[in-house]
Amino acid sequence: MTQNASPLPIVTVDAINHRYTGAAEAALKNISLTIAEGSCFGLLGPNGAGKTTLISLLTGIISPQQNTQPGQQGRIHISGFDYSRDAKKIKAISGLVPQDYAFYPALTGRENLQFFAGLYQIAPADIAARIDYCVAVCGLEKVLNQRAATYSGGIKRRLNIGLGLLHNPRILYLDEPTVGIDAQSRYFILQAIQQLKASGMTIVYTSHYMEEVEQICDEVAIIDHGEVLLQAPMATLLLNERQLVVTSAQLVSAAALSALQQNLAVDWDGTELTFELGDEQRLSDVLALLERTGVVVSKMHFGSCSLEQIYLHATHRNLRQ
Ligand SMILES: Nc1ncnc2c1ncn2[C@@H]1O[C@H](COP(=O)(O)OP(=O)(O)OP(=O)(O)O)[C@@H](O)[C@H]1O
Repeated sequence: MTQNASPLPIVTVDAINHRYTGAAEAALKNISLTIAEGSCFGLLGPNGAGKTTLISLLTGIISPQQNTQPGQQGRIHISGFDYSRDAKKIKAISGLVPQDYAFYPALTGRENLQFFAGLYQIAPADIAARIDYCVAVCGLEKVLNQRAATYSGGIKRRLNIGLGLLHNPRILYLDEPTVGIDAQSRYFILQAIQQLKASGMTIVYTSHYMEEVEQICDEVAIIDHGEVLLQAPMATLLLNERQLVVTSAQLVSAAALSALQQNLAVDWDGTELTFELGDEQRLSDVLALLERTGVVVSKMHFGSCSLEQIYLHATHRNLRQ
Protein backbone atom coordinates (compact mmCIF):
# COMPACT_ATOMS: atom_id res chain seq x y z
CA MET A 1 0.00 0.00 0.00
CA THR A 2 1.34 3.44 -0.89
CA GLN A 3 1.34 6.25 1.66
CA ASN A 4 -1.50 8.02 -0.14
CA ALA A 5 -3.76 5.00 -0.54
CA SER A 6 -7.29 5.57 0.79
CA PRO A 7 -8.09 3.66 3.97
CA LEU A 8 -10.10 0.49 3.33
CA PRO A 9 -13.84 0.78 3.80
CA ILE A 10 -15.17 -0.56 7.08
CA VAL A 11 -18.75 -0.18 5.81
CA THR A 12 -19.88 -1.06 2.30
CA VAL A 13 -23.52 -0.54 1.41
CA ASP A 14 -24.39 -1.94 -1.98
CA ALA A 15 -27.76 -1.32 -3.67
CA ILE A 16 -29.84 -1.31 -0.50
CA ASN A 17 -33.58 -0.64 -0.56
CA HIS A 18 -36.04 -0.24 2.24
CA ARG A 19 -39.77 0.36 2.26
CA TYR A 20 -41.64 0.64 5.56
CA THR A 21 -44.79 -1.46 5.85
CA GLY A 22 -47.70 0.39 4.27
CA ALA A 23 -45.53 3.27 2.97
CA ALA A 24 -46.32 4.50 -0.55
CA GLU A 25 -42.68 5.32 -1.28
CA ALA A 26 -39.46 3.53 -0.44
CA ALA A 27 -37.43 5.25 2.30
CA LEU A 28 -34.16 4.05 0.68
CA LYS A 29 -33.79 3.44 -3.05
CA ASN A 30 -30.80 1.52 -4.28
CA ILE A 31 -28.42 3.18 -1.81
CA SER A 32 -24.70 2.48 -2.28
CA LEU A 33 -21.86 4.07 -0.31
CA THR A 34 -18.64 3.25 1.50
CA ILE A 35 -17.27 4.49 4.81
CA ALA A 36 -13.50 4.45 5.36
CA GLU A 37 -12.15 2.86 8.53
CA GLY A 38 -11.15 5.46 11.12
CA SER A 39 -12.91 8.31 9.32
CA CYS A 40 -15.58 10.69 10.53
CA PHE A 41 -18.32 10.30 7.94
CA GLY A 42 -21.08 12.89 7.67
CA LEU A 43 -24.50 11.73 6.51
CA LEU A 44 -26.50 14.77 5.38
CA GLY A 45 -29.97 15.24 4.01
CA PRO A 46 -33.20 17.16 4.56
CA ASN A 47 -35.90 15.91 6.94
CA GLY A 48 -37.25 12.58 5.75
CA ALA A 49 -34.27 11.97 3.40
CA GLY A 50 -33.61 8.51 4.86
CA LYS A 51 -30.64 9.10 7.20
CA THR A 52 -32.16 7.46 10.28
CA THR A 53 -33.46 4.59 8.15
CA LEU A 54 -29.95 3.96 6.80
CA ILE A 55 -28.45 4.08 10.31
CA SER A 56 -31.18 1.73 11.51
CA LEU A 57 -30.20 -0.72 8.76
CA LEU A 58 -26.49 -0.44 9.52
CA THR A 59 -27.04 -1.06 13.22
CA GLY A 60 -29.49 -3.93 12.68
CA ILE A 61 -32.57 -2.20 14.11
CA ILE A 62 -34.39 -2.88 10.85
CA SER A 63 -33.54 -5.42 8.20
CA PRO A 64 -32.62 -4.58 4.59
CA GLN A 65 -34.58 -7.56 3.31
CA GLN A 66 -37.85 -6.23 4.72
CA ASN A 67 -40.48 -5.39 2.09
CA THR A 68 -38.10 -5.22 -0.85
CA GLN A 69 -38.85 -6.77 -4.21
CA PRO A 70 -37.01 -9.96 -5.18
CA GLY A 71 -33.84 -9.04 -7.06
CA GLN A 72 -33.63 -5.71 -5.25
CA GLN A 73 -32.00 -7.06 -2.13
CA GLY A 74 -28.63 -5.43 -1.76
CA ARG A 75 -25.75 -6.15 0.58
CA ILE A 76 -24.28 -4.56 3.69
CA HIS A 77 -20.72 -5.51 4.63
CA ILE A 78 -19.25 -4.17 7.84
CA SER A 79 -15.69 -4.96 8.84
CA GLY A 80 -15.71 -8.01 6.58
CA PHE A 81 -19.01 -9.33 7.98
CA ASP A 82 -22.11 -9.76 5.82
CA TYR A 83 -25.29 -8.64 7.53
CA SER A 84 -27.29 -11.54 6.15
CA ARG A 85 -25.00 -14.02 7.98
CA ASP A 86 -23.16 -12.14 10.72
CA ALA A 87 -25.69 -9.69 12.18
CA LYS A 88 -24.65 -10.52 15.77
CA LYS A 89 -20.96 -9.87 15.09
CA ILE A 90 -21.82 -6.59 13.38
CA LYS A 91 -23.97 -5.48 16.31
CA ALA A 92 -21.10 -6.28 18.70
CA ILE A 93 -18.79 -3.79 16.96
CA SER A 94 -21.44 -1.09 16.35
CA GLY A 95 -22.55 1.59 18.79
CA LEU A 96 -25.66 3.70 18.27
CA VAL A 97 -26.44 7.09 19.75
CA PRO A 98 -30.03 7.64 18.61
CA GLN A 99 -31.79 10.97 18.09
CA ASP A 100 -34.08 10.32 21.04
CA TYR A 101 -32.82 9.88 24.60
CA ALA A 102 -32.20 6.19 25.16
CA PHE A 103 -31.99 6.08 28.96
CA TYR A 104 -34.28 5.83 31.97
CA PRO A 105 -34.95 9.31 33.41
CA ALA A 106 -35.83 7.91 36.84
CA LEU A 107 -32.39 6.29 37.19
CA THR A 108 -29.15 8.14 37.93
CA GLY A 109 -26.45 8.38 35.28
CA ARG A 110 -24.47 5.66 37.05
CA GLU A 111 -27.50 3.35 37.31
CA ASN A 112 -28.24 3.82 33.61
CA LEU A 113 -24.65 2.99 32.68
CA GLN A 114 -24.68 -0.08 34.95
CA PHE A 115 -28.03 -1.26 33.62
CA PHE A 116 -26.99 -0.96 29.95
CA ALA A 117 -23.57 -2.51 30.64
CA GLY A 118 -25.51 -5.56 31.84
CA LEU A 119 -27.66 -5.56 28.68
CA TYR A 120 -24.54 -5.44 26.48
CA GLN A 121 -23.24 -8.47 28.36
CA ILE A 122 -19.96 -6.77 29.16
CA ALA A 123 -17.80 -9.10 31.29
CA PRO A 124 -18.41 -8.21 34.98
CA ALA A 125 -14.66 -7.65 35.51
CA ASP A 126 -14.64 -5.01 32.74
CA ILE A 127 -17.78 -3.08 33.66
CA ALA A 128 -16.23 -0.59 36.09
CA ALA A 129 -13.44 0.32 33.66
CA ARG A 130 -15.87 0.72 30.75
CA ILE A 131 -18.14 2.96 32.82
CA ASP A 132 -15.14 5.05 33.96
CA TYR A 133 -14.09 5.45 30.32
CA CYS A 134 -17.56 6.58 29.19
CA VAL A 135 -17.87 8.96 32.14
CA ALA A 136 -14.48 10.52 31.33
CA VAL A 137 -15.11 10.88 27.57
CA CYS A 138 -18.55 12.39 28.14
CA GLY A 139 -17.66 14.50 31.19
CA LEU A 140 -20.33 13.00 33.46
CA GLU A 141 -18.33 12.89 36.72
CA LYS A 142 -20.27 15.61 38.54
CA VAL A 143 -23.76 14.35 37.67
CA LEU A 144 -23.27 10.62 37.94
CA ASN A 145 -25.36 10.22 41.08
CA GLN A 146 -28.19 12.51 40.01
CA ARG A 147 -31.35 11.23 38.37
CA ALA A 148 -31.10 11.63 34.58
CA ALA A 149 -34.47 13.44 34.57
CA THR A 150 -32.77 16.38 36.33
CA TYR A 151 -29.99 16.75 33.70
CA SER A 152 -29.77 19.73 31.34
CA GLY A 153 -30.30 19.02 27.63
CA GLY A 154 -26.54 19.02 27.01
CA ILE A 155 -25.82 16.51 29.80
CA LYS A 156 -28.66 14.26 28.59
CA ARG A 157 -27.03 14.24 25.14
CA ARG A 158 -23.69 13.34 26.73
CA LEU A 159 -25.23 10.45 28.70
CA ASN A 160 -26.81 9.23 25.46
CA ILE A 161 -23.34 9.18 23.87
CA GLY A 162 -21.80 7.45 26.91
CA LEU A 163 -24.35 4.63 26.64
CA GLY A 164 -23.48 4.13 22.96
CA LEU A 165 -19.80 3.74 23.89
CA LEU A 166 -20.20 1.21 26.70
CA HIS A 167 -19.33 -1.92 24.73
CA ASN A 168 -16.30 -0.27 23.08
CA PRO A 169 -17.63 -0.25 19.51
CA ARG A 170 -15.38 0.08 16.46
CA ILE A 171 -18.02 2.17 14.69
CA LEU A 172 -20.13 4.76 16.45
CA TYR A 173 -23.30 6.04 14.76
CA LEU A 174 -24.45 9.41 16.08
CA ASP A 175 -27.88 10.55 14.88
CA GLU A 176 -28.11 14.33 15.40
CA PRO A 177 -26.25 14.30 18.73
CA THR A 178 -26.20 18.09 19.16
CA VAL A 179 -29.86 18.96 18.59
CA GLY A 180 -31.25 21.58 20.94
CA ILE A 181 -28.20 22.21 23.11
CA ASP A 182 -26.16 25.30 23.93
CA ALA A 183 -22.83 26.31 22.40
CA GLN A 184 -20.70 25.00 25.32
CA SER A 185 -22.30 21.54 25.27
CA ARG A 186 -22.02 21.43 21.49
CA TYR A 187 -18.32 22.31 21.72
CA PHE A 188 -17.78 19.61 24.37
CA ILE A 189 -19.53 16.95 22.27
CA LEU A 190 -17.61 17.86 19.09
CA GLN A 191 -14.33 17.67 21.05
CA ALA A 192 -15.33 14.27 22.44
CA ILE A 193 -16.12 12.99 18.95
CA GLN A 194 -12.74 14.17 17.66
CA GLN A 195 -11.09 12.42 20.60
CA LEU A 196 -12.93 9.17 19.75
CA LYS A 197 -11.88 9.48 16.12
CA ALA A 198 -8.26 10.06 17.18
CA SER A 199 -8.46 6.78 19.14
CA GLY A 200 -9.20 4.97 15.84
CA MET A 201 -12.97 4.70 16.10
CA THR A 202 -14.99 5.16 12.90
CA ILE A 203 -17.68 7.82 13.35
CA VAL A 204 -20.87 8.11 11.32
CA TYR A 205 -22.49 11.44 12.04
CA THR A 206 -25.81 12.93 10.97
CA SER A 207 -26.59 16.57 11.58
CA HIS A 208 -28.43 19.49 10.08
CA TYR A 209 -25.67 21.82 11.32
CA MET A 210 -23.40 22.26 8.31
CA GLU A 211 -20.61 24.08 10.20
CA GLU A 212 -20.31 21.13 12.59
CA VAL A 213 -20.06 18.63 9.78
CA GLU A 214 -17.55 20.83 7.96
CA GLN A 215 -15.50 21.04 11.14
CA ILE A 216 -15.31 17.35 12.08
CA CYS A 217 -16.04 15.15 9.04
CA ASP A 218 -13.47 13.92 6.48
CA GLU A 219 -16.05 12.60 4.05
CA VAL A 220 -19.70 13.36 3.36
CA ALA A 221 -22.66 11.73 1.66
CA ILE A 222 -25.73 13.80 0.87
CA ILE A 223 -28.95 11.85 0.52
CA ASP A 224 -32.46 12.97 -0.39
CA HIS A 225 -35.68 11.10 -1.13
CA GLY A 226 -33.85 7.88 -0.23
CA GLU A 227 -31.10 8.32 -2.85
CA VAL A 228 -27.42 9.21 -2.58
CA LEU A 229 -26.93 12.55 -4.34
CA LEU A 230 -23.19 12.63 -3.82
CA GLN A 231 -20.36 11.17 -1.74
CA ALA A 232 -16.97 12.86 -1.59
CA PRO A 233 -14.07 13.72 0.71
CA MET A 234 -14.65 17.05 2.45
CA ALA A 235 -11.50 18.63 1.01
CA THR A 236 -12.60 17.82 -2.56
CA LEU A 237 -16.12 18.98 -1.92
CA LEU A 238 -15.11 22.38 -0.61
CA LEU A 239 -12.68 23.10 -3.44
CA ASN A 240 -14.14 25.59 -5.93
CA GLU A 241 -12.22 24.85 -9.12
CA ARG A 242 -13.93 27.67 -11.05
CA GLN A 243 -12.67 30.23 -8.57
CA LEU A 244 -9.04 31.34 -8.53
CA VAL A 245 -7.24 33.33 -5.88
CA VAL A 246 -4.09 35.09 -7.06
CA THR A 247 -1.52 36.69 -4.78
CA SER A 248 0.18 39.60 -6.43
CA ALA A 249 3.83 40.31 -5.62
CA GLN A 250 3.07 44.04 -5.72
CA LEU A 251 0.14 46.32 -5.09
CA VAL A 252 -2.43 46.32 -7.90
CA SER A 253 -3.08 49.92 -8.97
CA ALA A 254 -6.59 51.33 -9.34
CA ALA A 255 -5.97 51.71 -13.08
CA ALA A 256 -4.86 48.07 -13.44
CA LEU A 257 -7.86 46.89 -11.45
CA SER A 258 -10.31 48.81 -13.56
CA ALA A 259 -8.63 47.47 -16.75
CA LEU A 260 -8.96 43.93 -15.38
CA GLN A 261 -12.57 44.45 -14.40
CA GLN A 262 -13.51 45.22 -18.00
CA ASN A 263 -12.88 41.55 -18.82
CA LEU A 264 -13.10 39.74 -15.51
CA ALA A 265 -15.37 39.92 -12.45
CA VAL A 266 -12.47 40.37 -10.06
CA ASP A 267 -12.20 41.39 -6.40
CA TRP A 268 -9.04 42.88 -4.88
CA ASP A 269 -8.64 42.90 -1.08
CA GLY A 270 -5.25 44.59 -1.00
CA THR A 271 -3.34 41.28 -1.14
CA GLU A 272 -5.30 38.86 -3.26
CA LEU A 273 -7.30 38.99 -6.49
CA THR A 274 -10.25 36.63 -6.55
CA PHE A 275 -12.22 35.80 -9.68
CA GLU A 276 -14.41 33.09 -11.18
CA LEU A 277 -13.45 31.63 -14.53
CA GLY A 278 -16.40 31.93 -16.90
CA ASP A 279 -17.47 28.86 -18.90
CA GLU A 280 -15.78 30.23 -22.02
CA GLN A 281 -12.69 31.61 -20.27
CA ARG A 282 -9.36 29.80 -20.40
CA LEU A 283 -6.86 30.03 -17.57
CA SER A 284 -4.00 30.76 -19.99
CA ASP A 285 -5.90 33.77 -21.41
CA VAL A 286 -6.64 35.10 -17.92
CA LEU A 287 -2.98 34.75 -16.88
CA ALA A 288 -1.91 36.63 -20.02
CA LEU A 289 -4.44 39.37 -19.19
CA LEU A 290 -3.06 39.65 -15.65
CA GLU A 291 0.47 39.99 -17.03
CA ARG A 292 -0.60 42.64 -19.58
CA THR A 293 -2.17 44.72 -16.80
CA GLY A 294 1.02 44.51 -14.74
CA VAL A 295 -0.08 42.00 -12.09
CA VAL A 296 2.91 39.95 -10.93
CA VAL A 297 1.46 36.58 -9.92
CA SER A 298 3.45 35.17 -7.01
CA LYS A 299 0.97 32.48 -5.87
CA MET A 300 -2.28 31.04 -7.11
CA HIS A 301 -4.76 28.56 -5.64
CA PHE A 302 -8.35 27.43 -6.11
CA GLY A 303 -11.06 29.10 -4.08
CA SER A 304 -13.36 27.35 -1.69
CA CYS A 305 -17.06 27.16 -0.94
CA SER A 306 -19.00 26.26 2.16
CA LEU A 307 -20.60 22.89 2.82
CA GLU A 308 -23.93 24.70 3.12
CA GLN A 309 -23.59 25.98 -0.47
CA ILE A 310 -22.78 22.47 -1.70
CA TYR A 311 -25.65 21.01 0.29
CA LEU A 312 -28.22 23.53 -0.94
CA HIS A 313 -27.04 23.09 -4.50
CA ALA A 314 -27.16 19.29 -4.25
CA THR A 315 -30.61 19.20 -2.73
CA HIS A 316 -31.91 21.94 -5.08
CA ARG A 317 -33.09 23.95 -2.14
CA ASN A 318 -32.46 27.50 -1.21
CA LEU A 319 -32.68 29.44 2.02
CA ARG A 320 -36.22 30.68 1.28
CA GLN A 321 -37.65 27.15 1.10
N1 LIG B 1 -41.29 3.68 11.24
C1 LIG B 1 -41.64 4.24 10.07
N2 LIG B 1 -42.74 3.82 9.42
C2 LIG B 1 -43.10 4.36 8.23
N3 LIG B 1 -42.39 5.32 7.60
C3 LIG B 1 -41.28 5.77 8.21
C4 LIG B 1 -40.84 5.26 9.47
N4 LIG B 1 -39.70 5.89 9.83
C5 LIG B 1 -39.43 6.76 8.82
N5 LIG B 1 -40.39 6.68 7.86
C6 LIG B 1 -40.41 7.45 6.59
O1 LIG B 1 -39.22 7.12 5.86
C7 LIG B 1 -38.67 8.27 5.24
C8 LIG B 1 -37.23 8.47 5.72
O2 LIG B 1 -37.29 8.82 7.11
P1 LIG B 1 -35.99 8.96 8.01
O3 LIG B 1 -36.45 9.10 9.42
O4 LIG B 1 -35.05 7.88 7.69
O5 LIG B 1 -35.42 10.36 7.47
P2 LIG B 1 -34.29 11.29 8.12
O6 LIG B 1 -33.42 11.69 6.98
O7 LIG B 1 -33.64 10.61 9.26
O8 LIG B 1 -35.13 12.54 8.61
P3 LIG B 1 -34.86 13.57 9.86
O9 LIG B 1 -33.76 14.49 9.42
O10 LIG B 1 -36.16 14.28 9.96
O11 LIG B 1 -34.52 12.78 11.06
C9 LIG B 1 -39.60 9.42 5.56
O12 LIG B 1 -40.51 9.57 4.50
C10 LIG B 1 -40.31 8.96 6.82
O13 LIG B 1 -41.61 9.52 6.91
